[in-house]
Amino acid sequence: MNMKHSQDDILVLDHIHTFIGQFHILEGVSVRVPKGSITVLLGRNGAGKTTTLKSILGLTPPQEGKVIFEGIEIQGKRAYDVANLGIGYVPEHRAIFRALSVMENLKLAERKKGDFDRNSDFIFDLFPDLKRLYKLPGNHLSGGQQQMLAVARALVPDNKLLLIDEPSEGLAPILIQQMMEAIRVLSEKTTILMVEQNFIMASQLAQKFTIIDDGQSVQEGMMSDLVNDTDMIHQYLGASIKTRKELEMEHGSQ
Ligand SMILES: Nc1ncnc2c1ncn2[C@@H]1O[C@H](COP(=O)(O)OP(=O)(O)OP(=O)(O)O)[C@@H](O)[C@H]1O
Repeated sequence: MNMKHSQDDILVLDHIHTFIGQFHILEGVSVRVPKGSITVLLGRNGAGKTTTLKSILGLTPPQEGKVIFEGIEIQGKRAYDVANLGIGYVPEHRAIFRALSVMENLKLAERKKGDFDRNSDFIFDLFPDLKRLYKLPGNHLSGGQQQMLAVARALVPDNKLLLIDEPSEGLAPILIQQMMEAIRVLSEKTTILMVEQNFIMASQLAQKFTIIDDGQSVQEGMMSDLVNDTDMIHQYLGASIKTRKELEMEHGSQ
Protein backbone atom coordinates (compact mmCIF):
# COMPACT_ATOMS: atom_id res chain seq x y z
CA MET A 1 0.00 0.00 0.00
CA ASN A 2 1.40 3.39 -0.96
CA MET A 3 1.93 5.58 2.11
CA LYS A 4 1.72 9.34 1.86
CA HIS A 5 2.73 10.84 5.19
CA SER A 6 1.25 14.15 6.13
CA GLN A 7 2.02 16.62 8.89
CA ASP A 8 -1.61 16.31 9.89
CA ASP A 9 -1.31 12.60 10.75
CA ILE A 10 -1.26 12.13 14.51
CA LEU A 11 -0.34 8.45 14.05
CA VAL A 12 1.43 6.60 11.28
CA LEU A 13 2.10 2.87 11.15
CA ASP A 14 4.75 2.13 8.58
CA HIS A 15 4.92 -1.51 7.48
CA ILE A 16 4.78 -3.06 10.93
CA HIS A 17 5.42 -6.77 11.48
CA THR A 18 4.27 -8.39 14.71
CA PHE A 19 4.84 -11.92 15.97
CA ILE A 20 2.88 -13.61 18.73
CA GLY A 21 5.00 -16.54 19.86
CA GLN A 22 6.29 -18.08 16.63
CA PHE A 23 3.28 -16.84 14.64
CA HIS A 24 3.87 -14.01 12.18
CA ILE A 25 0.54 -12.22 12.72
CA LEU A 26 1.10 -8.81 11.10
CA GLU A 27 3.07 -8.97 7.86
CA GLY A 28 3.22 -5.34 6.83
CA VAL A 29 0.49 -3.10 8.22
CA SER A 30 0.53 0.57 7.30
CA VAL A 31 -2.09 2.99 8.61
CA ARG A 32 -2.39 6.76 8.69
CA VAL A 33 -4.64 8.47 11.21
CA PRO A 34 -5.27 12.14 10.46
CA LYS A 35 -5.56 14.36 13.53
CA GLY A 36 -9.16 15.08 14.48
CA SER A 37 -10.56 12.20 12.43
CA ILE A 38 -12.31 8.95 13.12
CA THR A 39 -10.43 6.21 11.26
CA VAL A 40 -11.71 2.65 11.22
CA LEU A 41 -9.85 -0.62 10.74
CA LEU A 42 -11.94 -3.07 8.76
CA GLY A 43 -11.35 -6.69 7.82
CA ARG A 44 -12.51 -10.24 8.33
CA ASN A 45 -12.36 -12.05 11.66
CA GLY A 46 -8.77 -12.91 12.49
CA ALA A 47 -7.35 -10.46 9.91
CA GLY A 48 -5.17 -8.72 12.53
CA LYS A 49 -7.14 -5.64 13.59
CA THR A 50 -6.87 -6.15 17.34
CA THR A 51 -3.20 -7.07 16.99
CA THR A 52 -2.67 -3.78 15.13
CA LEU A 53 -4.11 -1.82 18.07
CA LYS A 54 -2.01 -3.84 20.54
CA SER A 55 1.09 -3.24 18.42
CA ILE A 56 0.56 0.53 18.67
CA LEU A 57 0.17 0.22 22.43
CA GLY A 58 3.29 -1.90 22.92
CA LEU A 59 1.22 -4.82 24.23
CA THR A 60 2.36 -6.97 21.29
CA PRO A 61 5.38 -4.91 20.17
CA PRO A 62 6.17 -4.96 16.45
CA GLN A 63 9.55 -6.48 15.54
CA GLU A 64 9.81 -4.49 12.31
CA GLY A 65 8.43 -1.24 10.98
CA LYS A 66 7.66 2.08 12.61
CA VAL A 67 4.93 3.42 14.86
CA ILE A 68 5.08 7.21 14.67
CA PHE A 69 2.99 9.26 17.11
CA GLU A 70 3.06 13.03 16.73
CA GLY A 71 6.16 12.72 14.56
CA ILE A 72 8.12 10.60 17.05
CA GLU A 73 8.93 6.89 16.71
CA ILE A 74 7.40 5.00 19.63
CA GLN A 75 7.79 1.35 18.59
CA GLY A 76 9.69 -0.49 21.31
CA LYS A 77 8.37 1.71 24.14
CA ARG A 78 6.70 -0.01 27.09
CA ALA A 79 2.89 0.02 27.18
CA TYR A 80 2.96 2.21 30.29
CA ASP A 81 5.06 4.83 28.52
CA VAL A 82 2.91 4.71 25.40
CA ALA A 83 -0.20 5.38 27.52
CA ASN A 84 1.56 8.31 29.14
CA LEU A 85 2.03 9.92 25.73
CA GLY A 86 -1.76 10.36 25.70
CA ILE A 87 -2.95 7.22 23.96
CA GLY A 88 -6.04 5.64 25.52
CA TYR A 89 -7.37 2.15 24.88
CA VAL A 90 -10.81 0.58 25.08
CA PRO A 91 -10.21 -3.18 24.69
CA GLU A 92 -12.88 -5.48 23.27
CA HIS A 93 -15.23 -7.54 25.48
CA ARG A 94 -16.20 -4.79 27.96
CA ALA A 95 -13.00 -4.65 29.94
CA ILE A 96 -14.08 -3.44 33.38
CA PHE A 97 -13.56 -4.63 36.96
CA ARG A 98 -16.88 -6.35 37.52
CA ALA A 99 -16.54 -6.70 41.28
CA LEU A 100 -15.80 -3.00 41.71
CA SER A 101 -18.29 -0.13 41.65
CA VAL A 102 -18.70 2.25 38.73
CA MET A 103 -16.96 4.88 40.85
CA GLU A 104 -14.01 2.61 41.64
CA ASN A 105 -13.71 1.61 37.99
CA LEU A 106 -13.51 5.26 36.98
CA LYS A 107 -11.13 6.28 39.78
CA LEU A 108 -8.77 3.41 38.99
CA ALA A 109 -8.54 4.66 35.42
CA GLU A 110 -6.76 7.85 36.55
CA ARG A 111 -3.30 8.29 35.11
CA LYS A 112 -2.58 11.07 37.53
CA LYS A 113 -4.39 12.40 40.56
CA GLY A 114 -7.30 14.69 39.70
CA ASP A 115 -7.94 13.20 36.23
CA PHE A 116 -11.38 11.98 37.22
CA ASP A 117 -12.51 15.22 38.87
CA ARG A 118 -11.38 17.17 35.82
CA ASN A 119 -13.27 15.04 33.31
CA SER A 120 -16.25 13.72 35.30
CA ASP A 121 -18.74 16.30 33.94
CA PHE A 122 -17.83 15.42 30.36
CA ILE A 123 -18.08 11.68 31.08
CA PHE A 124 -21.46 11.91 32.81
CA ASP A 125 -22.89 14.19 30.12
CA LEU A 126 -21.87 11.53 27.61
CA PHE A 127 -23.13 8.57 29.67
CA PRO A 128 -25.82 9.79 32.11
CA ASP A 129 -26.61 6.18 33.17
CA LEU A 130 -23.20 5.91 34.79
CA LYS A 131 -23.92 8.84 37.08
CA ARG A 132 -27.13 7.18 38.25
CA LEU A 133 -25.38 3.81 38.77
CA TYR A 134 -22.27 5.31 40.33
CA LYS A 135 -22.27 3.12 43.47
CA LEU A 136 -23.26 -0.19 41.86
CA PRO A 137 -20.73 -2.94 41.14
CA GLY A 138 -19.93 -3.52 37.48
CA ASN A 139 -21.60 -6.93 37.47
CA HIS A 140 -24.96 -5.28 38.28
CA LEU A 141 -24.80 -3.28 35.06
CA SER A 142 -26.39 -4.41 31.80
CA GLY A 143 -24.08 -5.40 28.94
CA GLY A 144 -24.64 -2.03 27.31
CA GLN A 145 -23.89 -0.13 30.52
CA GLN A 146 -20.70 -2.16 30.99
CA GLN A 147 -19.62 -1.19 27.49
CA MET A 148 -20.33 2.49 28.28
CA LEU A 149 -18.23 2.12 31.45
CA ALA A 150 -15.39 0.55 29.46
CA VAL A 151 -15.37 3.56 27.13
CA ALA A 152 -15.79 5.99 30.04
CA ARG A 153 -12.69 4.56 31.75
CA ALA A 154 -10.62 5.58 28.74
CA LEU A 155 -11.94 9.15 29.07
CA VAL A 156 -10.74 9.67 32.65
CA PRO A 157 -7.19 10.68 31.66
CA ASP A 158 -6.75 13.31 28.94
CA ASN A 159 -5.90 11.51 25.71
CA LYS A 160 -4.86 12.80 22.31
CA LEU A 161 -5.68 9.52 20.63
CA LEU A 162 -8.15 6.81 21.58
CA LEU A 163 -7.99 3.25 20.27
CA ILE A 164 -11.40 1.61 20.55
CA ASP A 165 -11.90 -2.09 19.79
CA GLU A 166 -15.40 -3.09 18.65
CA PRO A 167 -17.51 -0.59 20.62
CA SER A 168 -20.77 -1.97 19.22
CA GLU A 169 -20.01 -5.61 20.08
CA GLY A 170 -23.12 -7.33 21.43
CA LEU A 171 -25.10 -4.11 21.81
CA ALA A 172 -28.80 -3.89 20.94
CA PRO A 173 -29.58 -1.44 18.10
CA ILE A 174 -30.79 1.33 20.42
CA LEU A 175 -27.57 1.15 22.43
CA ILE A 176 -25.55 1.15 19.22
CA GLN A 177 -27.17 4.50 18.45
CA GLN A 178 -26.21 5.83 21.90
CA MET A 179 -22.66 4.55 21.54
CA MET A 180 -22.37 6.13 18.10
CA GLU A 181 -23.54 9.47 19.43
CA ALA A 182 -21.04 9.24 22.31
CA ILE A 183 -18.17 8.45 19.94
CA ARG A 184 -19.20 11.33 17.68
CA VAL A 185 -19.11 13.78 20.61
CA LEU A 186 -15.84 12.28 21.78
CA SER A 187 -14.25 12.74 18.37
CA GLU A 188 -14.69 16.49 18.72
CA LYS A 189 -11.94 16.50 21.33
CA THR A 190 -9.92 13.31 20.65
CA THR A 191 -8.72 11.60 17.49
CA ILE A 192 -10.12 8.08 17.25
CA LEU A 193 -8.85 4.88 15.67
CA MET A 194 -11.38 2.11 16.04
CA VAL A 195 -12.03 -1.46 15.01
CA GLU A 196 -15.65 -1.99 14.10
CA GLN A 197 -17.34 -4.99 12.48
CA ASN A 198 -20.70 -3.25 12.26
CA PHE A 199 -20.32 -1.71 8.83
CA ILE A 200 -23.33 0.57 9.22
CA MET A 201 -21.88 2.08 12.37
CA ALA A 202 -18.41 2.31 10.84
CA SER A 203 -19.68 3.97 7.68
CA GLN A 204 -21.74 6.53 9.57
CA LEU A 205 -18.98 7.47 12.00
CA ALA A 206 -15.64 7.20 10.26
CA GLN A 207 -14.16 9.53 7.68
CA LYS A 208 -11.27 7.18 6.83
CA PHE A 209 -10.77 3.44 6.60
CA THR A 210 -7.93 0.96 6.32
CA ILE A 211 -8.69 -2.63 5.37
CA ILE A 212 -6.52 -5.34 6.90
CA ASP A 213 -6.54 -8.72 5.20
CA ASP A 214 -4.55 -11.71 6.38
CA GLY A 215 -2.11 -9.61 8.40
CA GLN A 216 -1.54 -6.93 5.75
CA SER A 217 -3.07 -3.54 5.09
CA VAL A 218 -4.48 -3.80 1.59
CA GLN A 219 -6.59 -0.68 1.03
CA GLU A 220 -7.10 2.72 2.58
CA GLY A 221 -9.26 5.65 1.66
CA MET A 222 -12.29 7.72 2.45
CA MET A 223 -15.30 5.95 3.92
CA SER A 224 -17.57 7.91 1.56
CA ASP A 225 -15.86 6.14 -1.36
CA LEU A 226 -15.88 2.68 0.22
CA VAL A 227 -19.64 2.62 0.85
CA ASN A 228 -20.19 2.84 -2.91
CA ASP A 229 -17.54 0.27 -3.80
CA THR A 230 -19.45 -2.99 -3.66
CA ASP A 231 -16.61 -4.92 -5.30
CA MET A 232 -14.08 -3.90 -2.63
CA ILE A 233 -16.58 -4.58 0.14
CA HIS A 234 -17.26 -8.07 -1.17
CA GLN A 235 -13.60 -8.83 -1.85
CA TYR A 236 -12.25 -7.90 1.56
CA LEU A 237 -15.10 -7.67 4.01
CA GLY A 238 -17.69 -10.14 2.76
CA ALA A 239 -18.93 -12.14 5.69
CA SER A 240 -17.57 -9.72 8.28
CA ILE A 241 -20.16 -7.13 7.32
CA LYS A 242 -23.26 -7.02 9.42
CA THR A 243 -26.11 -5.43 7.57
CA ARG A 244 -28.98 -3.68 9.30
CA LYS A 245 -31.17 -6.74 8.73
CA GLU A 246 -28.65 -9.11 10.31
CA LEU A 247 -28.30 -6.86 13.33
CA GLU A 248 -32.06 -6.73 13.79
CA MET A 249 -32.26 -10.52 13.59
CA GLU A 250 -29.47 -10.86 16.19
CA HIS A 251 -31.08 -8.54 18.67
CA GLY A 252 -34.76 -9.15 17.98
CA SER A 253 -36.88 -6.07 18.68
CA GLN A 254 -34.99 -4.92 21.84
N1 LIG B 1 -2.20 -14.94 21.69
C1 LIG B 1 -2.27 -15.42 20.45
N2 LIG B 1 -1.63 -16.56 20.10
C2 LIG B 1 -1.66 -17.05 18.85
N3 LIG B 1 -2.36 -16.47 17.84
C3 LIG B 1 -3.02 -15.35 18.12
C4 LIG B 1 -3.02 -14.75 19.43
N4 LIG B 1 -3.77 -13.62 19.39
C5 LIG B 1 -4.23 -13.54 18.14
N5 LIG B 1 -3.78 -14.55 17.38
C6 LIG B 1 -4.09 -14.80 15.95
O1 LIG B 1 -3.73 -13.63 15.24
C7 LIG B 1 -4.64 -13.41 14.18
C8 LIG B 1 -5.16 -12.00 14.26
O2 LIG B 1 -5.96 -11.86 15.43
P1 LIG B 1 -6.69 -10.49 15.76
O3 LIG B 1 -7.40 -10.66 17.07
O4 LIG B 1 -5.72 -9.38 15.65
O5 LIG B 1 -7.73 -10.40 14.57
P2 LIG B 1 -8.96 -9.42 14.39
O6 LIG B 1 -8.89 -8.92 13.00
O7 LIG B 1 -9.01 -8.43 15.48
O8 LIG B 1 -10.16 -10.44 14.48
P3 LIG B 1 -11.50 -10.44 15.35
O9 LIG B 1 -12.41 -9.56 14.63
O10 LIG B 1 -11.90 -11.88 15.28
O11 LIG B 1 -11.13 -9.98 16.73
C9 LIG B 1 -5.71 -14.47 14.30
O12 LIG B 1 -5.44 -15.49 13.37
C10 LIG B 1 -5.57 -14.97 15.70
O13 LIG B 1 -5.92 -16.32 15.80
